[in-house]
Amino acid sequence: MRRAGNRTAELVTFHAPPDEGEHIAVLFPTPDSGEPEREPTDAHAPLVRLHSECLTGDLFGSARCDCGPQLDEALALLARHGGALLYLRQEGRGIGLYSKLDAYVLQDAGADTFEANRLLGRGADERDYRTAALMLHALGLRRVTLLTNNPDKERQLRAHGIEVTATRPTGVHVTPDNTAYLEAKARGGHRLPFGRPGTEEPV
Ligand SMILES: Nc1nc2c(ncn2[C@@H]2O[C@H](COP(=O)(O)OP(=O)(O)OP(=O)(O)O)[C@@H](O)[C@H]2O)c(=O)[nH]1
Ligand SMILES: [Zn+2]
Repeated sequence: MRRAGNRTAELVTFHAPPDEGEHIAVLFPTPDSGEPEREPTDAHAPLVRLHSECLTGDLFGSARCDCGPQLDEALALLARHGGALLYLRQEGRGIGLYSKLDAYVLQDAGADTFEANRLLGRGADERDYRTAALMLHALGLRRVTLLTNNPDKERQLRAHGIEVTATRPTGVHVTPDNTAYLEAKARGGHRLPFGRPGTEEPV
């Protein structure tokens, strides 16, 4: 593992992860106690965000998804409370950038995000969080508060020996352009206030 630090956060790279991805961890120091902004958090279960790469959303600000606003939100929270962001090279829920762009073409013809993957002969969500769990073990982060709406992340981390003491939901970054995408995520099991009786209105 190599480390390249700066004044506020530290980037950590990992040698030979099982999936051969160039994943990174961004470590944020825990603020001094007594800082006015700090909320009470479990010091033994720091805030952790597993962020799956989305070139179009994270870098180019695509309005089709909520990845960019989720990344900004996670970085702001971590800067305030301390913790770690794992930036996982799982573009397109694991199918890669080119296939995700092919999926977008199918979505423009009417398929939802999961159907489009299946029409391409791929799984609806091919992400595996074993490498993420290994990264957390290597960082000594075996107890975490997970920032996510995705129960699969929580389930898989637990299966790989990470104690998820709590999950903290991300905000719901809804726009006219990503509503169908968020509705599909809710149908796929994400904890989002769409498509359930009494929770039709996004929060
Ligand atoms: N295949 C495919 N992948 C997409 C699409 N839109 C976004 N993604 C990818 O989805 C991943 C983000 O996953 P999401 O399902 O949005 O969110 P999540 O990480 O499972 O859940 P949270 O932790 O709650 O944010 C990124 O890798 C994006 O590149 C799409 O239409 N098709
Ligand atoms: Zn995205």
